[in-house]
Parts: sequence; structure tokens; C-alpha cells
Amino acid sequence: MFHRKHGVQGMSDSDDLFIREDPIFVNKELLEISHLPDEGRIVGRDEEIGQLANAVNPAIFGQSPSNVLIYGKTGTGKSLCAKYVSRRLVGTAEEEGVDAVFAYVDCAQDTTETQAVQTIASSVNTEETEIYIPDKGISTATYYKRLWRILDQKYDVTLIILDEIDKLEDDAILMQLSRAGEAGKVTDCKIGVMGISNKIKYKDRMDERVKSSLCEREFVFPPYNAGQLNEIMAARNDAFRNGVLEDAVIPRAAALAAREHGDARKAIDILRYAGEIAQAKGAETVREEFVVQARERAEVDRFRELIRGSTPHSRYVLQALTVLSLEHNPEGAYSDAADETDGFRTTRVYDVYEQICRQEGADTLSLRRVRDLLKEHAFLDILEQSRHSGGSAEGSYTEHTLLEDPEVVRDVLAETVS
Ligand SMILES: Nc1ncnc2c1ncn2[C@@H]1O[C@H](COP(=O)(O)OP(=O)(O)OP(=O)(O)O)[C@@H](O)[C@H]1O
Repeated sequence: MFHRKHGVQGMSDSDDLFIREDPIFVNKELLEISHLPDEGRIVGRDEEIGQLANAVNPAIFGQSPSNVLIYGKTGTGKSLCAKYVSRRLVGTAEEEGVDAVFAYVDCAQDTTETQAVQTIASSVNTEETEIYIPDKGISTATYYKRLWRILDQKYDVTLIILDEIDKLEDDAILMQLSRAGEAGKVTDCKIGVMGISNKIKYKDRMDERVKSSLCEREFVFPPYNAGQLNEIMAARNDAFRNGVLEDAVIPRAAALAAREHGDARKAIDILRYAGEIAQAKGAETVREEFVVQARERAEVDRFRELIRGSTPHSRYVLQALTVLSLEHNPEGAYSDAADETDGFRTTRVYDVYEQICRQEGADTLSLRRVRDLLKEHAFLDILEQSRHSGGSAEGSYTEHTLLEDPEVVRDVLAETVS
């Protein structure tokens, strides 16, 4: 009986179990982070795009492009501009009769040399080469051999984008890529590397030889201001149905994102989440009040993304500061205003860090290394550092204040415990 009734209902032409038309979004892909906008939608990066293009320009004549390193805080358009310039370069080179290709590697995903070389080889390979690149099961050396053969056989120029290059376990692949030509492994194809990092000190860790060959040109992308974030979002407002997005939403989201980090990813996330909140509430329009809730969600996501693939010690250091912040400001007492919480001196953070290492059964890093890790977190606005003068007896010292909500940090760190 039930089946029959259900069947009849299912067959009627007005089954309202599913929503057939999204009432809020009409083209939601525009708000997906992986979406690569067209030129008209890239805002405030003309200069950076021009400089990058200039660095790789020789490639369109089949000559060696400069190797570049792009630095900047998260969400400043580094990956976007690198991919955009590479895509245009391949098109222009083709018009000039030069076979060009680019490969994109997310080094937070492909952290080992083998994974990275496999990704490059499989992304530039085509059926014509009749070379097989298995997902796994062959040695790193064999992946390289096959990669060099593909490059020689098919291309005049190859650009390799290594995003989050600092997440690579070591410099081995950089060494190989930078020396492929001179070592005679690849004779007919020029290789250019675009490294991307949000660790401003990354270069200091590089092997000297790799550094001199890979850092021919360096660019630093600044954070966006509210006006630019406004434009970036406005250029994608056709993700929403006509008339659904209330006028105050984008300016509010832009103001929030600019005040905190100038991060376009976060701004776009806020906009998408505000739409999803409207959907979930069955609201007819996306209202300004949804932006505040959306921001909280975007903040958690942003933090999760920031520490994705970070080293255990980088997380222990953060955990130490979080423990101190929570002790100082017990559950629920945290306020958004960072200046209401006191900072903690490096030595205090280090003491707690040592305890955490003991619990985790890990050896401790030196105080100097921990200081560097704290600096890296400060660059990404996870924490803030302030210098204090302790008087003649004490000398000056640094204090660290967590800028993220310590409860969010604690929860996200707990998810990623190895
Ligand atoms: N100038 C811009 N115009 C339009 N969209 C932008 C712009 N800059 C960034 N975006 C968008 O913001 C998001 C984040 O940008 P992107 O991934 O390039 O940042 P990133 O600097 O590489 O950050 P991360 O270091 O976290 O990887 C993407 O969806 C991108 O399309």
C-alpha cells in the first residue's frame, strides 16, 4: 500500500521533495575557490601580472623563462596570477609556433619528491607520447626519466608552478628541475619554475645552489584593501540570481575581510556562505546580517587552510600559545579584540612547547627555530608580535598574542593531530 502511494506521488509532475531551481545561486561555480576567473574579473593585479609575464616572456620564443618566486599572504592572488599568466603564455607561444605547456603542483598535497614529479609528468603527458605514467609503483628516478622523455618529445617550453613550495619535504625536486638542462637530461625543452609561498623566510632554508637558480626574480603580492575586495566580489555577483543579493552584503563582507587580512579567498568564502545561509533559512534574499555568521565559518576554514600540511612543530608552537591563551582567558571569555588579551613571552611559549613535545614523544627544536616558527605565524596574522623594553636589567623581549579565536585554533589543531 505504502509503495503504491509513494510510487504515485513520485510520478506526479509536481514532486516537491526536491528543489528544482536554486532560489539563491544561478552560477555558484564563480564562488568556488578553484574557479579561475577571466581577465575582466581579476582585480588590482595588473602590475603583478605584467611583471610575471615579463619574467616568463622569453618562453614564447622557445627560450628559457626566468625562474620566479612569488611571496605574499594567503588569498592575495598568487596562485590565480601564476596560473593565469601561464595559461596566456601557452596560448601566445602556440601562436608563435612554440609548443608550451604548464603543470600545476599543490605541494601541500604532493609533499614528497616522488609525488611531485609524478604529478608533473602525468599532467604534461599526452597519449601521443605512448609513455605511461602510473599513479605509483615505479621509482622516483624512473618518473624523472619518463618526464624528461615527455618534455623532449613534445615541448619546447614547460612552466612548472609549485604552489606552497615550502611544504615540500626537501629541495630534491628543485635541484632536479633547475639542473635538468645543464645536466643534459632534457635537451630540447626549456623549463621554468614558478614557486609560490606564504612563508616570507622560505628562501633562507633553500640550498644555496637551488636558491641562486630558482630565485632569479621575486615578487611580493600585497594584501587587498576594502575597495579591491569589493570589486573582486562585485565581479562575481552574477553567481547569484538577479535581485537576490542585498546591496549592503558585498560592502560589509569587503570591510570585514579587509580589516582582518585583505584575503580575497576569505571574502569570496564569506559571500558564498552568506548565500548558503540564506538558502538554509529559506530566505528570499541574502541579507547583511548573514554576513556576520558567514564570516565566522570563513574564519574557521581560513585557519584550517593555513595550517594544512604544516609541520608538527609549527603546530606544537601554535598549540603552546593557544594553551596559554586559554588558561589566561578561560572558555567563553575570549573576545574578538586581540588587545584585550595579554601577550606571552617567547620563553613562556617555549616552556609549554617543550611540554607538548614531551607528550608527543618528539624532540624539541631550538629556541631560535621556535622563534622563527612564531614569526611565520605572525606573518600570516595568526598571531601578533610586539617588542617590549624590560628596562636595563632585563633587556628587550617579544610578546606573542594569538589573533585567532583560541577555541577555534584548539579545535582545528585537534582535528589535525597526526
Ligand atoms: N585579484 C583578484 N581578482 C579576482 N579574484 C581573486 C583575485 N585575487 C584572488 N582572487 C580569488 O581569491 C581566491 C584566492 O586566491 P589565490 O588562491 O590566488 O590566493 P593565494 O595568494 O594563492 O593564496 P594561498 O597562499 O592561500 O594559496 C581565489 O578564488 C581567487 O580566484
